[in-house]
Amino acid sequence: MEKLVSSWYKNKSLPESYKFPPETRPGNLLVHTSKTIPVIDLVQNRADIVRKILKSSEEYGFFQVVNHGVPEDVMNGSMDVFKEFFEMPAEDKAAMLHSEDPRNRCRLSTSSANYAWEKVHHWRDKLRHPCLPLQDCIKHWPEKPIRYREVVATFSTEITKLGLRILELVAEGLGLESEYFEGKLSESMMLSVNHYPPCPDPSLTLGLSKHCDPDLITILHQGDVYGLQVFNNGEWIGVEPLHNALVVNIGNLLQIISNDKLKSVEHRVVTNSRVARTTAAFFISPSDDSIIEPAKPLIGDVSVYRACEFKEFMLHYLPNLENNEVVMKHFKLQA
Ligand SMILES: O=C(O)CCC(=O)C(=O)O
Ligand SMILES: [Fe+2]
Repeated sequence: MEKLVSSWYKNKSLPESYKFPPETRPGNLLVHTSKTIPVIDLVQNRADIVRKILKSSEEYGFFQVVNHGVPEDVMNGSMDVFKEFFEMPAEDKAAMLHSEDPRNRCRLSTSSANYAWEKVHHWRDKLRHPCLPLQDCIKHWPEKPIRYREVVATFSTEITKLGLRILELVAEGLGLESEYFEGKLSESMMLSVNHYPPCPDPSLTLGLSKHCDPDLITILHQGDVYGLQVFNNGEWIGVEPLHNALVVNIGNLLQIISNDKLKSVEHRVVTNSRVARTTAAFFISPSDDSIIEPAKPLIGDVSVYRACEFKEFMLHYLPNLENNEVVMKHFKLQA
């Protein structure tokens, strides 16, 4: 089993296996700071919120929300336990590294899901576990730090509520019934806690290479350290960390259901040499057997995509995750 970056990175130079080829490495880390994704205040006139969410989802595939209702102490408390988790001694974390039990659905890993066959490794460690239904999942969550289960359960319950609220606003904006995404379509929520230690050469490597998320929406708490970049109009733009804001992005499945009206946009993570960056991404997804297809009222003259089960989507997504065009083309009706 591969070793976590956080257990060996200190006083090391960047290993060859982490150096991306020139065309995909970030190189110059300066990106447009004048351009960034929209920030939407969720306490304002509902029609304005809906309009802004739709516009941002069409143009950027991304937006940030403020006044979102998730209490500040819950957000901060969770970030503290996530950081504490990655600061624990390697032995404490190792217990979770080698689980042979497929039902042990809490996984600690490094780089991407493709570590064994990827050409270049990513400067990232990741703790991943499902969050719904909470009562079934929580017993598989880390037992250390001792506050982990209690604090993360509260955070996850708040994010579930916010996610459903955002999906309801999206449904309204698309002209679908408000409950369109309720039930099986949003039954599952996976949490990825990403940890990007300080990196000896951020210009040569990535914390996470470009990808789209294979879900409906992702809600990300990116903390106070910069690193997330979004591809927009042929260039990378940085997502400014705003205290207490949450970043929301449209996943591949919402692009399909909206018949290409909303965009699932490629994003990546750059590292820095000064401080560790810890982020929490909640992926809201359907049950495995849910049918994913353009919503009937949005088809008009042309359905861009064929119907597929979510598990079929995932089977095709995983081996192609760095090439979103290939992923989406497989489900398109016209080549
Ligand atoms: O850590 C971040 O800023 C983004 C993480 C992300 O894109 C992902 O986990 O899919
Ligand atoms: Fe992502």
